[in-house]
Formats: sequence, structure tokens, C-alpha cells
Amino acid sequence: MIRAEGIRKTFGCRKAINNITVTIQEGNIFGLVGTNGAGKSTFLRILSGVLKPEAGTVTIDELPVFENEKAKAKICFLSDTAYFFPGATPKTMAHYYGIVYPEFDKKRFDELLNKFGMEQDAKINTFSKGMKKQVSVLLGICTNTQYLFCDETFDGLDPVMRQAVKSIFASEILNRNFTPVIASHNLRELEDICDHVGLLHQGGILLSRDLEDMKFHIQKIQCVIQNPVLEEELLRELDVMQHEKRGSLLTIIARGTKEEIMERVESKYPVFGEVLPLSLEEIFISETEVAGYDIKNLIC
Ligand SMILES: Nc1ncnc2c1ncn2[C@@H]1O[C@H](COP(=O)(O)OP(=O)(O)OP(=O)(O)O)[C@@H](O)[C@H]1O
Repeated sequence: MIRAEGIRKTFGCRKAINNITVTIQEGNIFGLVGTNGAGKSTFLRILSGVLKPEAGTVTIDELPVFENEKAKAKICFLSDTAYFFPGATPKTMAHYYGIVYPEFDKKRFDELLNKFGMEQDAKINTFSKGMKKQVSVLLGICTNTQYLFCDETFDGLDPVMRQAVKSIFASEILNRNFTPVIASHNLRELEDICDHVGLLHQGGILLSRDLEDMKFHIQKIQCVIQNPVLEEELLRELDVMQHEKRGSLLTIIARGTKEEIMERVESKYPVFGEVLPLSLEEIFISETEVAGYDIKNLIC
């Protein structure tokens, strides 16, 4: 488990991280989302012990991370600009990773590389941006470290590749103790990968939520209720986060389970009423509006 408590970091007079407290549970895929400059890279660098915070503590499985070899042995950090040696090939990078990470699984790397259709001896500098990211993720996974920090590693991967990486992550979680933390400036890139998402804004965590839990407790309903008095009643009775009326169609985003909400809707004799799937973006829009923010300024 990763615990960050009261983390602060300033560069000159710029507060990059402003009092972050967050817990990352083992076996979760944790997404960290925020606009450019929100503090994602700085926070990941602090989590991995590369940077020292001015205040606060970070522990990984109870071990302080800064200047602590034992804690660092549990981490692999993939920075936003993957570094490959000049003239490197996947094979030479795997050799290097094998020296740095004692548990590096060369056989698995070869298998995965093959599965992703890349050649061992091809020069990485001839690869596309997305392919370089794939090599970087595969190297990271094969280090077999317990924690994998990915800084914008998924941004720019196509949906098929995201799905492939997601299924590799899922099988790693199933087969060993593995906890990836993924930073991105794009919520949509994280939606199908993460179990838990923290929204970072101006160096602070604005929201940190379990996705399944969020999807279970927030619903989007569309209904037509002919009687305006009953319609008003419904809006009063539900814990409404957002609502909009177009013609006679009322769309509501409200807190509660599907059953609780539909029971309320049914009690108003709707001509029609149904629960619709809610995207992560819609959930975040509703949550942050309630908190008084305009999400369009917080995510892409
Ligand atoms: N080494 C540094 N020196 C000075 N300022 C820095 C340094 N690193 C980060 N900052 C500042 O800290 C703030 C947070 O930067 P950070 O790179 O952590 O954001 P980010 O969320 O990762 O952004 P992006 O999505 O653009 O990568 C920014 O205002 C940035 O200018």
C-alpha cells in the first residue's frame, strides 16, 4: 500500500503539490488525472522517491521511500518521455533492465514483444511514438516490481493497444502482487483501464473515487412525466446533481442506486423512464460541478 500524507512541493514560488494526502491500495489500478501542469509528474516523482517533498511523508508498504533502496526496489517508474539509449533495440534495453532489476523476466518480455508484433533487433528510434510507449510499458511490466508508475504512458495508445495493456495488467494483478499508478491528462484514456481515479487540480487532489463504487452510486435517468407537480416532486425527492429538460424529456443525474431511483421515478407515473449508462466523464462533470468547479477547465 502506498500512503502519501500532507505532501507539499514548491519550485521557486510555484506550488506544484499542495498538501496531498492519498492512499493507493494494493491490487488496484490507480489513475491520476489532471490538466497540464496540475502536478501529476511531480507527484509521481515524489511517490517514487526521485524528488523529496518539503513537507509530508510517502511510505510504500510502510517503508519511507526517499533514499531508501528497499522501498525503491519495489518500484519501476516510466517517465513521460521514455528514454532509450542511442541505437537501442528492445533486446539491448531488456538486457539493461535485467541488470537494474534483478527480477526482470526476459522470457516474458520476448513473448509479449512478439505478441505486440515488434522485433527484438529493430532500432527503437525507428519506432512510432505509440510503439515506443508499448516497449516502455512492456519493459516496466517485465521488471516484476510490485508498483509500476506510468507517467502519461497511455496517452496516444490506440484503443486496441490500451485494451491489450489493460488485459496484461489484469493478468499481472491476478498472478502476482501488482499495483500500477497511471497519470494522464485525459480522463477518457483512463476510463477503461483504472479501478480508482484521483483528480488532481492545482497541486491538490480534488476527488479520489473508486470507479465501480461511483458507477453504482450515481445514475443517469431519462423520463417523461406529464404532471408538472409530480415532476417537481421527483426533483425534490432525488439527490439531484444535474438535470436538464428538452421538450418533455427530463434527464437527471442523481446519487443513489438504480433501484432506489427507479422506484422514485415509477411513483410519479412516468410515460417512460429508464436508467442510461454513465461515462466517467459525466460522473466527474457532475461531481466537480457540485464542488463548484467547471470540469472543462480540469480535464481534456
Ligand atoms: N523542475 C522544475 N522546476 C520548476 N518548476 C517545475 C519543475 N517541475 C515542475 N515544475 C512546475 O510544477 C508544476 C507541476 O508540474 P508537473 O510537471 O508536475 O505537472 P503535470 O501535471 O505532470 O503536467 P503535464 O501534464 O504537462 O506533464 C508546473 O507548474 C511546473 O511548471
